[in-house]
Amino acid sequence: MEKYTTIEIVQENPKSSVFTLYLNRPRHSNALSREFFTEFPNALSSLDHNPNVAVIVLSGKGKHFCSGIDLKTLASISADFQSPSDRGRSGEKSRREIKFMQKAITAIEKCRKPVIAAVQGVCIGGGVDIISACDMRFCTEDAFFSVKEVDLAITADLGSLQRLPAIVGYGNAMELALTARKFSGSEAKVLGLVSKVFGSKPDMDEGVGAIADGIAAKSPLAVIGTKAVLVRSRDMSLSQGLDFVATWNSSMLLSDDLKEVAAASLQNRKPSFSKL
Ligand SMILES: CC/C=C\C=C\CC(=O)SCCNC(=O)CCNC(=O)[C@H](O)C(C)(C)COP(=O)(O)OP(=O)(O)OC[C@H]1O[C@@H](n2cnc3c(N)ncnc32)[C@H](O)[C@@H]1OP(=O)(O)O
Repeated sequence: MEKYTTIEIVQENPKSSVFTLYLNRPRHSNALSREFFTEFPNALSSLDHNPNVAVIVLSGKGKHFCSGIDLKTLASISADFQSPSDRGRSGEKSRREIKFMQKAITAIEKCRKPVIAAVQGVCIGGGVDIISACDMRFCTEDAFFSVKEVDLAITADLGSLQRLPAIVGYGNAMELALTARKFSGSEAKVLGLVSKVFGSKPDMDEGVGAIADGIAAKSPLAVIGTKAVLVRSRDMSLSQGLDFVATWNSSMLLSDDLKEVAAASLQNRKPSFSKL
């Protein structure tokens, strides 16, 4: 397993194809430093290419899931952007930096395998950007959330404003982003941001692990197809989405997984699929 400074990949159970990707700067409340934006997409890419991995759980080490952008990183980026001589070049450099950070978050959607966020404690700013790009979200009772950027005089630019409306609805996304107010795990459930609120972190780890194991036992082709079609369809018209899934399934329906499901059903056993 590769070594990272801001994250850690753990296979909690050697028999399971569920891997956990931890945000791993607990002494800094898992704030997102510049290194994170290089390491995170690299880690996701290595998990995506690893045939032993079926599902990824994204979790935070320590008390909090993620306290957003590291404030020291933010200060240094903002200082770097100030070019005394040429405001055009300085603006172009800022744009490149923002695109670089966006790419790291979008890597979650680009990963073929499902990424499930498990949130405890704080999830604010860049933390919301991250979970908005995840495929499913869960949290503990003590979790709280904030689309915090406006309070730092920033227009959120790493994906929350683009992804949240499809998750919580346009009106709720607008209200949360304009007020930056804190909201609880139970409100996140009512809004549809999370699928379930667990009483404690151990309960969440167990519950999310069971959900992830359930997905990992299914046909990997059907799972990656479902993610690819749902993610792409979000940004397409209905007819484009239907065309996309027809093209997708015109090759994927030829897989051995269909035959295995039929055989398993006739033999009254659980199906078993080969890795991707
Ligand atoms: C180009 C722009 C791209 C992206 C922009 C994204 C915008 C955002 O992400 S907005 C959100 C920014 N984050 C914050 O404003 C969080 C500030 N921190 C807090 O509010 C609190 O620390 C807390 C996260 C609520 C946690 O509180 P608590 O449980 O009481 O712990 P603390 O003692 O406060 O924190 C422990 C330790 O972590 C350090 N820390 C926390 N957050 C950050 C951070 N974002 N950046 C850097 N460091 C952080 C905190 O300073 C403490 O460190 P000590 O050394 O122990 O002081």
